[in-house]
Amino acid sequence: MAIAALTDTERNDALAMLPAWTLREDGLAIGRTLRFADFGEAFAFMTRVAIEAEKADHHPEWFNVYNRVEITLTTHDAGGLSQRDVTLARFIDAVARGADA
Ligand SMILES: C[C@H](O)[C@H](O)[C@H]1CNC2=NC(N)=NC(=O)C2=N1
Repeated sequence: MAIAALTDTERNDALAMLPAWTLREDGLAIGRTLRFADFGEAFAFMTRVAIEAEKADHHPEWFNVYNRVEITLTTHDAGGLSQRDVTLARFIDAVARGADA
């Protein structure tokens, strides 16, 4: 399904609302690393995000080791960042609440 990539202005405005996220050097993805109390907390978080990702048909790239979850958001169908990444990032921020690594 085709979806438009954000313009530079849209991307910068979105990032201003997502201070926990880092723009990847190529500008095509954003990332955030989270650290939880233990694996159970990390996996509970991942489960909540997975359910939301399925609902939205928009899925994170992520890597988990024990209590750490590294997340990359990009839209393959847009070849870069789209509004779907911004929406998922905001959901993740709400679920993660201060679990920054
Ligand atoms: C067929 C299916 O709708 C697409 O492949 C969806 C699934 N999840 C997706 N997730 C992400 N991150 N980017 C996409 O472009 C994407 N496309």
